[in-house]
Amino acid sequence: MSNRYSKDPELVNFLERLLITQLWNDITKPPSMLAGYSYRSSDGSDYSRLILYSHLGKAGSQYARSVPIQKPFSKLPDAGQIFDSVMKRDKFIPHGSGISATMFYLAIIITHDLFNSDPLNHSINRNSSYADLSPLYGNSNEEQAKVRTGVLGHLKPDTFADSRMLLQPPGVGSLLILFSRNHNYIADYLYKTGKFKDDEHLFQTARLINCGYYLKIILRDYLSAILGLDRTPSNWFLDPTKPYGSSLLSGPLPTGTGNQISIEFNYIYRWHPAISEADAEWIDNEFKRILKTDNLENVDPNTFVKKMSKWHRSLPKEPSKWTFNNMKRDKNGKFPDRDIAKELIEGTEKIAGAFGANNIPSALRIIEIAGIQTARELGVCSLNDLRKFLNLVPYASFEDMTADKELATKLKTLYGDINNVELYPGLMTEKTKPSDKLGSAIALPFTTSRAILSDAVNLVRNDRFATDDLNQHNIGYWDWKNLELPDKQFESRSIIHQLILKHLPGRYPNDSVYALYPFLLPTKTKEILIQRGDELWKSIDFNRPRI
Ligand code: HEM
Ligand SMILES: [Ca+2]
Repeated sequence: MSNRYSKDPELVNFLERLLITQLWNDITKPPSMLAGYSYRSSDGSDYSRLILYSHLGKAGSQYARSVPIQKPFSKLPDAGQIFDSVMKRDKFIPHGSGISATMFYLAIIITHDLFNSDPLNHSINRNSSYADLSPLYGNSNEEQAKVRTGVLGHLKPDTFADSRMLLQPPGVGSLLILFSRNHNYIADYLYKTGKFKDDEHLFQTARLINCGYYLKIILRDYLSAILGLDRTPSNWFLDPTKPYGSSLLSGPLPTGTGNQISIEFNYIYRWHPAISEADAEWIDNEFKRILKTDNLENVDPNTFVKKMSKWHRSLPKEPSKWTFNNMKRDKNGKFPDRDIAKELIEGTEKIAGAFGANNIPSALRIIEIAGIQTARELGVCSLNDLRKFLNLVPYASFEDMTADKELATKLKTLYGDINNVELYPGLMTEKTKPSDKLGSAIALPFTTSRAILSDAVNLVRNDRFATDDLNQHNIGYWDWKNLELPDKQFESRSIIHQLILKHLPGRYPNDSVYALYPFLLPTKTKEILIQRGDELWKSIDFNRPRI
């Protein structure tokens, strides 16, 4: 250092500090990875790299609360009245962007991965607070053991752990079975490398990779459909797992610090208006069959919970024996590829419902009422409280909350004061983003569209197994191109076709729109691909696969 600088001790001190700060920041504190192998636990414990926080988001934890109630609610309306007046579907309102039911089948897998409220204590979430395929792998050692064969790292054929999936439209179980098959495909591949000797090592490595695919599909297909990115030829997608190291202006953006799902997120992600017309009818029939009644409106919440628990208890103890939609397993325990493909293809042809008021199927009335009442018991904030928390301007009036005058009047009759509007009924009735637009193709309600991204980024980035520990060593040097078909001719950001084409072989042509873009109606995909101005649409087969 020249004399001129050494004569200015303050400047020297400042420069030294910059240098030391940068060098200090080079090393992650506490460490982000440990030597040896690191795998996901069965219950989501130890997903945070911070030892002190190792219980964060573990199955059986209490929901976190993000927002305190700022202003006490005054007299609240009857939950049944709220549902009947502003939430109930009278006439199906189709989604304005051509989004398919199949996209919401993945959404249902995600929500059943993140949320599993204990019916006896609604403040408890029985699942891990991470996107780690809990519906497939279970939420405890006990559940996990039931779906494993104990040899070669395999899951039992076409088996998943969460019996709630059996009560969803059959496309949901069908999609989950592709992830079940994917696990075994990965385990077989790893075994053939000769580097893996025991069941546990194979199973855990295959799970880590399979959860990696699931996350990639969520970011590259699901989130892209939500944002409407297929409207541009760019392959960009939003990736919350990306490392952002330190710069002179800011420290590194941490990863793997752990996550605990909030109760607000549970309500933000109840997207029941999106249920398609056919699926609403399906669930209506299922509930009538299980509850043994023709009149769902007369069932009270306690009877509903009791009869549902009884139904779950009546299932075979072995998840590998479960079935749904009357599908029959073959002698090896597998469902026919044709049946699985049929549900996913039909899902791609069913238009989802639009978000916004008066579009929740009436079969869910009892669930919605219970949900509103539970929010009151748990002290969930108001719609405006959540808006303030997110630095959004609170709604000043009912007319500000919705442009629909009739709806504003109904809400005013129910709630009196705009600050009295509860979170869940508020999210279900506030104005929605315009459909068919780049950036918001899913046309969510305004507050939901902002809030969901914060929750999603946190739960993904704060999972060490979706970031630092999804490293080459832990995944056994797995090549992510292994699922790509050799003759693939499409350079695109999406990858869900890999799962569909690999695990339903021969059912779809490789260039089928049903495999490449299952989350939009095929007619819609054609329209937006033509509009975006490149030639891709010409190489896609838009016909329904002949399964
Ligand atoms: C036909 C389709 C659907 C059916 C039959 C259905 C059924 C149900 C039922 C029965 C519950 C109450 C569970 C309980 O209180 O224990 C529930 C809760 C919930 N649903 Fe749905 N749902 C459907 C679609 C969706 C969709 C598309 C989403 C979002 C993408 C969604 C998100 C949620 C969430 C987050 C909860 C709260 C879960 C919990 O607290 O454990 N559902 N749904
Ligand atoms: Ca989970």
